[in-house]
Amino acid sequence: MTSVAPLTSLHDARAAAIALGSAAATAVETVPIAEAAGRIAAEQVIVPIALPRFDGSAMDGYAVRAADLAGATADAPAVLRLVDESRAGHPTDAVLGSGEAMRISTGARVPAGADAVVRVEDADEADGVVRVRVALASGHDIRPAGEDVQPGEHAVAAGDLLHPGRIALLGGIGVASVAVRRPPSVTVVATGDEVVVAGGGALGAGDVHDVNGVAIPALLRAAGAGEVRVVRVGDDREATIAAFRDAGGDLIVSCGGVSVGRHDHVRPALEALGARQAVFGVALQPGKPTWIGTLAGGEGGAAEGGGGSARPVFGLPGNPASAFVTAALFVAPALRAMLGRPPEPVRRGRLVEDAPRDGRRMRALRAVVVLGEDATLGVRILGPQHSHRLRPLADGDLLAIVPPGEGPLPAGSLVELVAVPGATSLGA
Ligand SMILES: Nc1nc2c(c(=O)[nH]1)N[C@H]1C(S)=C(S)[C@@H](COP(=O)(O)OP(=O)(O)OC[C@H]3O[C@@H](n4cnc5c(N)ncnc54)[C@H](O)[C@@H]3O)O[C@H]1N2
Ligand code: MOO
Repeated sequence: MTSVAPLTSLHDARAAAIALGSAAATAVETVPIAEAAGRIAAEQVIVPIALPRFDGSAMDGYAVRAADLAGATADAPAVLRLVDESRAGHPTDAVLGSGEAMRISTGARVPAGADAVVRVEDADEADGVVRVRVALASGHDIRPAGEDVQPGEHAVAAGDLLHPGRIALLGGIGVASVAVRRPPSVTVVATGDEVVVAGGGALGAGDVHDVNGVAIPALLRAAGAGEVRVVRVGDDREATIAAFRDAGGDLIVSCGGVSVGRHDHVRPALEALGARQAVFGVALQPGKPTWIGTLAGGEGGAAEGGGGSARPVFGLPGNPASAFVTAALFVAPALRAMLGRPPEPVRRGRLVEDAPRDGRRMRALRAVVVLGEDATLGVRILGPQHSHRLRPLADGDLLAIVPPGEGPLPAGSLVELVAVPGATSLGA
């Protein structure tokens, strides 16, 4: 960068990305609960009914009065008269009297008058008589009504990921459909004359296989993007302008061509199209020449009216590690915001080895969680980490944020950790 403009801090650049994402939140749509897994709830859902709905049996056996079993043992069983049956889905209106037992199945409503359930294994039934070999406390093997959830509690909050466990709760409380955010669609513009798609023929002398055009869509999908279209464009001003002008979707991400070289056309192209710049240049390694802003157009956007809404644009540096890291640090939080999700919570880990530092820029280092001393979880930085290297991307699954300073940051220091979407250490 020849620009003398001061670099934006990582914190401020992330805040700008999140603000642009929030302003471009996607529309709310309603989907059947059976299709809602993996979507993001757009509205809070309140629990309408108590669960369990009724006092029910936790076991197959006999509904009884606990007082009738006082002192019962295998040698001196309590002898009860068998009356009626309560089956799951077929409750009885009969009231259990003193000295009586009623067959009951798991999930069946406990009849009035009963206050415990004896498991079949603890009783013998013959000729209309049930002999119970155990004494039980009142409430034994009964699931009380309302012990799980109560009306008025929240089931899910706006912004919650509808993972299978939340689908379970929504199913149980009888929710048929749920309001979710439409996943943002993305156009990825991958630049560079030298970039050749794998399978697209032999590489020329100075060519490289396309990394960003496959890795960035993968990362963005894992971060919640919907349809991701990839457009490849050579180092040509007019072609770059056309690629941005024609880019559909709610969000645009370019990779490469954003620096200060004679063949870097991303910023001039965005300028020619009237894009608004929020950030150019971040005090970050890798990722210094990152451009963040907005471009009018597209079919989606905040009001979902299309045509003219300001869509977030991220001009990521072309070096594969730089594109990857900046996608995780800036684009993923913007996507979260577009989906109405709160920012990821700040998490920290303790370095198990010294970490390299930069004198002036924050570093975002590819790292893994490892077992440290005393079997506590620690963070190990993978090295060496130049911006063209793919090995640390392949072996790492989170980013460790290391502030600038002289000399290495010593082992034992706490560092902020940022999840890499799709990798498992810190979850999504
Ligand atoms: N004079 C200066 N030169 C550079 C500066 C600077 O400040 N002054 N910054 C450097 C930094 S830091 C970075 S990062 C890069 C970013 O440059 P660009 O975003 O313009 O990226 P390109 O020049 O297009 O490509 C850089 C590098 O990445 C490879 N690349 C690009 N796209 C792909 C792809 N899809 N798959 C695989 N590899 C790709 C490309 O071949 C280059 O090797 O600028 C520095 N220069
Ligand atoms: O900032 Mo660049 O992203 O170092 O390689």
